[in-house]
Amino acid sequence: MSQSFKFLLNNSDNNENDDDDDSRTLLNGDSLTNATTINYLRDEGILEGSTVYDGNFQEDYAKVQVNHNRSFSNDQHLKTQLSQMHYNNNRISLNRSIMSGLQILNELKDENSTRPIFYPTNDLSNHLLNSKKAHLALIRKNSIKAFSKEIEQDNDQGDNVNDDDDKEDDIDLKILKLNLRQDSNVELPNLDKSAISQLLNGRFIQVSKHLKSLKERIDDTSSKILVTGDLNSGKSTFCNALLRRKVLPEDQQPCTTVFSEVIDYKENNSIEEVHAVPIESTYNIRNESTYKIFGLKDLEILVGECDKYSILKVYVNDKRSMDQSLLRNGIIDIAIIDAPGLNLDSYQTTELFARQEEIDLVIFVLSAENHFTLSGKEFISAANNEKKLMFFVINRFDNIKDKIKCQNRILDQVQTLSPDTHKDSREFVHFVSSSEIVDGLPEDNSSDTDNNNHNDDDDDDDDNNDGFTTPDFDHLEASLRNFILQKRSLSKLQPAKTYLTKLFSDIESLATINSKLYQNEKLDLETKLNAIQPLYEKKLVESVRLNEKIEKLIESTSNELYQFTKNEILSTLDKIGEHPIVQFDGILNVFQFTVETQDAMAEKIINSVKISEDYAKRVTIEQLNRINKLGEQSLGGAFNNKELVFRDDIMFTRRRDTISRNLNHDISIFDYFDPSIDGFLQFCGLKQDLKISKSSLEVWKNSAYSSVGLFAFSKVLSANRVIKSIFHYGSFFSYNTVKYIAIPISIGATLIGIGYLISDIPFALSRNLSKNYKYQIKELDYPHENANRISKESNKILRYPLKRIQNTYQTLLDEEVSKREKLSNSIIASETSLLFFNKLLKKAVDQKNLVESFDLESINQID
Ligand SMILES: Nc1nc2c(ncn2[C@@H]2O[C@H](COP(=O)(O)OP(=O)(O)OP(=O)(O)O)[C@@H](O)[C@H]2O)c(=O)[nH]1
Repeated sequence: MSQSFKFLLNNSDNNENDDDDDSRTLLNGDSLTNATTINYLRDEGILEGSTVYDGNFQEDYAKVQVNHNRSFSNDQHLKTQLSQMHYNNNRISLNRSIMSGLQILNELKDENSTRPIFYPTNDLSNHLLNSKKAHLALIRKNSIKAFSKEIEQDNDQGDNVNDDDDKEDDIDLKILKLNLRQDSNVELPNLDKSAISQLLNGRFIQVSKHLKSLKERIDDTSSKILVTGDLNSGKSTFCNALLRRKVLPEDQQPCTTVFSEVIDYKENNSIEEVHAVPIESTYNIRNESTYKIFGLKDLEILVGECDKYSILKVYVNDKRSMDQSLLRNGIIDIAIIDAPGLNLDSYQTTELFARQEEIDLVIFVLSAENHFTLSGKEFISAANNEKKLMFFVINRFDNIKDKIKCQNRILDQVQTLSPDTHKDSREFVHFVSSSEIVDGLPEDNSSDTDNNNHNDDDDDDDDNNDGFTTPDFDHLEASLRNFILQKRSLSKLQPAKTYLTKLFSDIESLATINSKLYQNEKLDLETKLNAIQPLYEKKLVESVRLNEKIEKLIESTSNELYQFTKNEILSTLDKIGEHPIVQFDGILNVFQFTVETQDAMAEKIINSVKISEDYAKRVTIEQLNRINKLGEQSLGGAFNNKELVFRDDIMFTRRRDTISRNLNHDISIFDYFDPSIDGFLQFCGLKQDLKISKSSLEVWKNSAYSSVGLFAFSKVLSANRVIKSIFHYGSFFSYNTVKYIAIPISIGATLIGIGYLISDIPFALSRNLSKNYKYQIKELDYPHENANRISKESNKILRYPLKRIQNTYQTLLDEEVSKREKLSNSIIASETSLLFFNKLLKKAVDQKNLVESFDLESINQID
């Protein structure tokens, strides 16, 4: 016992004399600075002023001023005070945890909407227990469990690599368990991620609602007891036995189909009556339009009118003394709800499931002759989520011959269904005979209007009717009173604590499994990203190298074609003037010869371009194939060049003969003459021109003979002889001789010159024309233009496959980049989720530990 507590007790002892003072008890002491007043309100069952109690017990103990109007002893009083403080302390702490639970659920809902939370679906316990298929589901679940055990055994003999994974998924959620609708033909494992995520969000909303109702329940000063069980198990009889009045109708046939909530008549201005609340109406005692008023004797009919009423509020006067009556216990308001039989029909059963959320204590009534039915088990299983402790009343025990055997059988079943209850079965499992209590009571007629008002508390003790009782029933009542009134902290707050513990435990499980999942996912994604990075870089380097290689190839091809074309044109230009390229048919046809020579020369030049183009075509095709091969080698199947059909026939289709139009073809007389010593000497036969071909000689002869004729030729020959004679007979030279031969020599020389000039016309014209064209063509930059054109066209063609290769590489690189981006984004998302679940895990564990640390029982053990 703490020092403060002793101090309080001492003080209370010292103030024994004040005990008779009903108004208030003041605890004096030096330490009572800043003392505040706390009033105990019997009707509220709380300490006024202590609802905001938020922490330090020891300080607050010293500040307590107690006001009560009951005749408790100081010790009892203090015990009640401490119990109440302890209760409020726990209540406030639970309230805070409920708020944290709501906040966590909201966060989970948001996370689930953004990134669906992983929910383990291989647990067959997800089947709705309260469903038509529940029996089948249970059988399947059990058979699967048995099957899993067999597999586990097999695995134990082999390797156990996946053991951890199996354990991870093998989580048994209690509160966050997903239930499919009863009429649904789909099984949870068959649903896709988004459907499960939606279901989960729905569950978060339901649980949030439940948490709010839990909060309301623990803030509510009254306690609600639900009496439930199978049809005809004697629930109504048991309620009547508790009240020691035949208030609720009993029948051998199932008769209760409407919930009957039995409340102390003081709540209704001390008038005994029934307020029947129509379906869809929300009950408000102050608003008579929300219910219909009946007398207690009408209950016989009303309990069967489930199509009209959702609940019957039954206000009764329990005339027994406060230490015997449950309803009038002098501490808190209690309502006893008699529920329809569990296996009545699905609507009532569902209602019952929903209703159990708003009650504090469940009393499950089982007929001793029967076993727990499936509906009963389903209900207990659902209630277990928050009611760690519930009362089991095994009724009609008088009908049992072998009582020990029956007790053992039922206790065994309780152990499986509610282990915590079984641990303290003496307190929570009772074998009674309600009819034995009720049978001794007179028929109830206290609902007569004459007897309705019992306002005076002082009358209570006079009118009390404690009725017949049995030790078993006595013990049951004592346990009930102890649990509800003395261990109120336990009965009222335990459901919230159990629910919160299970909820935080579920959140912990979900957070753990998701955290592991995202951790693995993150590692997996990072491995993938790391593997992608070098591949990307390799591809990038590959693409750059291939690009460079092909670029070089294209450039060198272009250069080669440029040089080839330029050389071809220039060498053609060089050659075309070397000798006549058309036949010279004499001086008379000189004009025709001129035109033909011009055309032939232009043709030769154009032909040189054509030769270059043909060459360029061949080279381009070769290089094209080479580039395609390089692309295939590097890119494999990804490189698709099938669509690119190369048509060499349309290559260089641009007109090339524009050159003849651009050249100046004007001819002057001088173009026909181009005398030279060599030419003359050759003409004279003094020098052999090795370059002159036979055909040239032919041309030369034709032109000479046709122009000058034989005369000139003979003269030339005689002149030849004269010259030779001069050299031979030098002694005969004299003035007269010279005079005599000068004239004919001059004439001969002239004639020879003329002959030479005429004979040289085709050569001179060719030379002059070629010089002229060469000059013009160079001026027009024709070789460069064509070389440029051809090389550029080839360059352009070769760039198509290069472009294709570049595009293919780009696509591959883009794919890698987008993969990388996707992976990076997924990693960020995984990290975010991982962070979220790690934080959530910490919060859930902290909250779970906190809630588990709430000690709801210790104050009851003080004495
Ligand atoms: N022998 C014996 N009969 C009992 C006992 N308790 C109830 N009965 C009888 O069992 C029958 C059903 O009792 P009820 O109290 O109407 O049962 P119930 O569970 O409220 O029935 P419904 O709610 O209508 O399903 C009545 O005939 C009672 O007399 C008991 O302890 N012993």
